[in-house]
Amino acid sequence: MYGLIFTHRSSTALHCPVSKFFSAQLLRNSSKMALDSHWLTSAEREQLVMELKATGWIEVEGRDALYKELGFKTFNQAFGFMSRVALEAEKLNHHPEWFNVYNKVQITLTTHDCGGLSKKDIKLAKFIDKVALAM
Ligand SMILES: C[C@H](O)[C@H](O)[C@H]1CNC2=NC(N)=NC(=O)C2=N1
Repeated sequence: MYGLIFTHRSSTALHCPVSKFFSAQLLRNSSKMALDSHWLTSAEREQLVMELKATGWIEVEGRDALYKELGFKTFNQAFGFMSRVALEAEKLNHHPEWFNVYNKVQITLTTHDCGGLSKKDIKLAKFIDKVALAM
C-alpha cells in the first residue's frame, strides 16, 4: 500500500516539510505514519522554537534547521560533551550535523527524513542544552 505526501506550509499545516525532491514521491504508509508522529503543528513549532532561541539556537537561513555554537574550556570538555550527545543521538536514531575544532562545537539540527524541523530536533536540542549546562 502506498500513500501520497505533499508539501504544504499553511498556518495550520503540520511541520515536517518533505523536501521538494521528495514532495510528490510515493512513500510506504508505514514510513509516512512514522514521519507523521514527529511533525510539529504550527503552534507547537512557534512556541518551541521561541524557547530554543532564548537559549542561543538560531534558525538557519535558507534551510529549515536550527543552529547553535558552543564553547568549552578545553578540547576534552568539548569532546566529552559530544560523546554524551552522540550516545543520546544514537538512542533517538536522530543525529546532529556538527563540526568541532578544539574547544568549539557547531551544531545544526534538522530532520533529513522529512527535509525540515521535527519534534526529534526539538528533543535533541533540549538534551544538548541540558548536557552543555552540566559540563
Ligand atoms: C535510516 C535512519 O533511521 C535514518 O537515516 C535516521 C538516522 N538519523 C537521522 N538524523 C537526522 N538528523 N535526521 C534524520 O532524518 C535521520 N534519520
